[in-house]
Amino acid sequence: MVNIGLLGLGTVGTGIVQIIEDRKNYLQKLIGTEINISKILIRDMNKKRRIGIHEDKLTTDFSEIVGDQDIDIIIEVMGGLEEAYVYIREALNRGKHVVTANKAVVAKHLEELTFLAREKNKAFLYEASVGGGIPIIKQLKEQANLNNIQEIKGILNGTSNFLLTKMIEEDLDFKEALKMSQKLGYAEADPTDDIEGYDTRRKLRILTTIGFKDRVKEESILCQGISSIKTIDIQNIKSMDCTIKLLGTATLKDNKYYALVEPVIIKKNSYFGKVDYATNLVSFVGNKVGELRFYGEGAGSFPTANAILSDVIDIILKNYHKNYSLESNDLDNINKLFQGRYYIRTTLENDTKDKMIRYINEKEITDKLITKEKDVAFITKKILKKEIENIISKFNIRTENYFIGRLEV
Ligand SMILES: NC(=O)C1=CN([C@@H]2O[C@H](COP(=O)(O)OP(=O)(O)OC[C@H]3O[C@@H](n4cnc5c(N)ncnc54)[C@H](OP(=O)(O)O)[C@@H]3O)[C@@H](O)[C@H]2O)C=CC1
Ligand SMILES: N[C@@H](CC=O)C(=O)O
Repeated sequence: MVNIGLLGLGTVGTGIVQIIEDRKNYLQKLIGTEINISKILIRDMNKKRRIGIHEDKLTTDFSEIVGDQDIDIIIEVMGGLEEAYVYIREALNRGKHVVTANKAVVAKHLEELTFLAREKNKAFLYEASVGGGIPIIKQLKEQANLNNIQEIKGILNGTSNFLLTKMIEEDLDFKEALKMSQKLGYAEADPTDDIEGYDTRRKLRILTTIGFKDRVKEESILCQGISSIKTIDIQNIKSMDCTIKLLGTATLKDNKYYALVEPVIIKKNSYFGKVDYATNLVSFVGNKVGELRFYGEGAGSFPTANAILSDVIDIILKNYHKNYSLESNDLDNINKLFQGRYYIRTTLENDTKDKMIRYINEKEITDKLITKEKDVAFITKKILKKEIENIISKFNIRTENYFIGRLEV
């Protein structure tokens, strides 16, 4: 019997218990032994659970799990940063394999935890931390051994994609759509991470570190979210026969790379434009294999639990990558030089609005201006992203009073 200590019994933890229950007999035949969740860490003993669990299995004391000699694998699906990190580190130190869905922890401590696991000859696997149910990490590790990875691109956050799709396709308002995604279990405990792009940035940091073989830090990725998008933006985007997606994009050429998270306006019938609701699409380009695309449910109970259990089975069957590179190749980050055509909408009082219009006309930044009462929207020529920051700071525009999307059309 393989005993598992499960940290967390929320959206993902519950899915894990259910899949193991559903597939019990099949898995037993496949791996020749039973997978048993022997203990589960939770916060609140009195909480009503979606599934029936024997009370004896539940604990609020992590030491009961990590100190249990019979537990071989610890699955961390409790979320948060500090406590989860401390528990994962302790589990590895005590000789347990660890599987996690926690992108916050993986993004912050990927190298340290991977090297600790190697030192202890244990696995530290995190397939579920990027792309929910999509098997991307394993593939990328494999392909990065055979290829120079030149580009990684993805719709990597289910919540924001769900939100944008609801706004575009069903004319729903931002707050309403966010509530729905929280109810469906896609959003993080604090949805700021989803809508401000931080979750996408963490996932891109993980993918680029593996793919580009460099320690790409979260701070090296420019990040802009979707929280200030308004109905007027949706109308403008639709009038261009386009849709909008929060994309993470990184390209590497001659040891120089860009890495950005930003809303991108694309044609509805393009490959990324067709990815709707909580689905994710991740693509990467290798110099030998060309472009590979991975599409599927990017969040939610079963898809994420599925990715966790793929890692668990790989551990049991000793079928996981141990020696993929996490080197530091000292690549140059050239985000400052990034150029693009941008859609910019500002909502300003008349005085500032007029001054800004004069400024962008003088500087010949735009050839298309759309004004509607306080809202001024324009499409820039190809400019440095930095120039947009200059406009925002020159006119002291508050975060909630502008929205920016890059055009990829
Ligand atoms: N939801 C999704 O679609 C996806 C989530 N993830 C990641 O998976 C992880 C879990 O997400 P999700 O299942 O949605 O989270 P939930 O908030 O639904 O569940 C968290 C669970 O962990 C328990 N928990 C939280 N903090 C503690 C603590 N300090 N001590 C003991 N138990 C604790 C909670 O206990 P209690 O029930 O008693 O409150 C709860 O059972 C996160 O890292 C998330 O980023 C990754 C991909 C997709
Ligand atoms: N909140 C995340 C959950 C999965 O990683 C998302 O919406 O993608």
